[in-house]
Amino acid sequence: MSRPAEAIDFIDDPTPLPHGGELKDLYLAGDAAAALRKRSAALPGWDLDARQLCDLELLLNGAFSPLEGFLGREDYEHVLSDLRLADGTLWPIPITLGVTEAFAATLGLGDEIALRDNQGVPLAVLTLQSLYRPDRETEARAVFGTLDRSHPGVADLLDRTHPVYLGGRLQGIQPPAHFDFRALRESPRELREWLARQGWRETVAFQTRNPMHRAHRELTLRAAEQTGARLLIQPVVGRTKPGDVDHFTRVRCYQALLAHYPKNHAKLSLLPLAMRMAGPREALWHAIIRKNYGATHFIVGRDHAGPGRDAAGVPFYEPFAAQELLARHQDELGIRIVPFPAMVYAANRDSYLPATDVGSDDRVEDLSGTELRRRLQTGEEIPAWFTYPEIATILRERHPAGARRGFTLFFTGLSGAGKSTLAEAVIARLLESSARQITLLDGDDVRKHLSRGLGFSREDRSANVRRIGWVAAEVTRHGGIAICAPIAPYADDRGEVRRLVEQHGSFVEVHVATPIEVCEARDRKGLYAQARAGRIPQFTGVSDPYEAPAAPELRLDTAGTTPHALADAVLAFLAERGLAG
Ligand SMILES: Nc1ncnc2c1ncn2[C@@H]1O[C@H](COP(=O)(O)OS(=O)(=O)O)[C@@H](OP(=O)(O)O)[C@H]1O
Ligand SMILES: Nc1ncnc2c1ncn2[C@@H]1O[C@H](COP(=O)(O)OP(=O)(O)O)[C@@H](O)[C@H]1O
Repeated sequence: MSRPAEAIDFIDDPTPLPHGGELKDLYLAGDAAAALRKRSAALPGWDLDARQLCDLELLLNGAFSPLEGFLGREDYEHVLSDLRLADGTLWPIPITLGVTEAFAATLGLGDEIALRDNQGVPLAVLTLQSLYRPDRETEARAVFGTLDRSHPGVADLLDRTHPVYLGGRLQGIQPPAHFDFRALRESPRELREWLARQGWRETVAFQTRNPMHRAHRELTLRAAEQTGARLLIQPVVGRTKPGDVDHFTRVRCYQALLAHYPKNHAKLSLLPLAMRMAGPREALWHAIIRKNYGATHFIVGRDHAGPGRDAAGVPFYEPFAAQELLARHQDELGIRIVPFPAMVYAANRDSYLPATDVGSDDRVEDLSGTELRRRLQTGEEIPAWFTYPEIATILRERHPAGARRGFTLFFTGLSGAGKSTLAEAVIARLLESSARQITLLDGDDVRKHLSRGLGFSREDRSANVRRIGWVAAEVTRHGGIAICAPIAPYADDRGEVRRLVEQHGSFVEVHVATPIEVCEARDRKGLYAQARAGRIPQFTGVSDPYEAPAAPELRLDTAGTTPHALADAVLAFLAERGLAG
């Protein structure tokens, strides 16, 4: 190509400038990085949690341009109140580094802090320019619009974020290590270079945290057609909503889906972002990030980055609030927003169309995420109009149905309620008809090995129950059945066990709700008599609390019902859920 043509190409290049005008690259070059690594060993060190690690990676590689570090107080306050940094640049999500009071107490402004991964490897050094104690409720209201802890971003902020924020510039030593899908992990600079090499002048980016099915293919193809752009599928593989399909499985699905696009029209690249599920604010952030990666257009669909509904069944965000917010900022965003209605399947046409184009004669079919999960669990058919067979196979392998699917049956109740007896009866019945692997984690027995040395204080009971939960989650993950029978008196601990297990399979909580008078009358081990006489302190139900489950999958009272009949009830429930034959 001759020189003048090149010059014209350059002037014509529609690739947007990075946000703020310049792509940040906060990594030091070779020798300087090596020197800083050496020096960092003597600096105070902070071990980053999973969210902070994702944020650091995208700060260092420029995906969060124009940021040059974690936000100081002034920027933070502006982001909360007007979606801007202190200098007026649009920026909707606070990128903060929360640390403990104890760690903060060792620091002074101007100090350097080594930021390390979970193996203790130093990745960057932060020069402390701002140390502040945020009001996290104000932050939750501003960013998420709610204090409802059923919003995962709110729960993370209020319950799992440390109280002191450190702000300051970063100097990068090395990127966080990734061992998976390395060929699909481009930095903004690498992706910009790739797009330029391919001659992809216009690129429309698609964000997702879910497996992609036919509706997504139709939507992305239409968006590409409408804009005359090539397609960048850029799924989030950092942290998404708890309970989402893991990213390994999703990436296999995306790879399979790529074969269904016209050749050289779609590119898959992974984004190690920690999502906040902040709806409209998050959509704005996603658009800015995609601009930094060199995309010219960004697809915003229905309920973008929304966490669904609150406990009362009300959506956290209006379905099109994200599109509206982005439209308001379109001019200064520098990346074109491509709003899209939901795509739906019209069976009479055997094709997908935007929900807004559905006519009164159309017979629309839908399969929700919940319904898909149910079908995977039961092994029921997943229709070909919904997804491609390769993708259905990948999902089935990951979420085996029926007898190949792990689950945890968790009995909770007072001492003497009948937990162990019922657990034994259920195990015997399960083994009558299948060769499944079953692990029993009974209260008394666990305390002889896994929880040896623990007593009955609140902390010790918590530790005991969470250890049981940890093992149960592992058993579930491996496709086995864990049957647990501790007292587990605290709702918090049971909730944590549920959270651990549900990452891998079903959790069935059975409240063995035998009244205390009946347990006490049984008093098989003579413990109630001793507790009443004051010889056993902190005895559950007598001198220690039992928080009855509010919404267990099953509640059974053993008084007046035989263990056989109770086991029948449990097995019937498992059969109904597709967990046992
Ligand atoms: N203070 C006190 N409170 C309650 N229970 C007591 C206590 N001291 C000893 N035991 C015996 O320990 C069994 C309960 O242990 P768990 O591990 O199930 O309890 S917990 O879940 O950690 O609360 C429980 O067994 P089960 O009767 O099988 O439930 C009791 O036999
Ligand atoms: N359904 C039931 N009907 C009558 N007695 C029962 C029943 N289930 C358990 N029991 C009796 O109650 C006592 C306590 O049962 P156990 O299973 O050891 O309770 P936990 O494990 O909850 O402490 C035992 O003597 C047991 O035989």
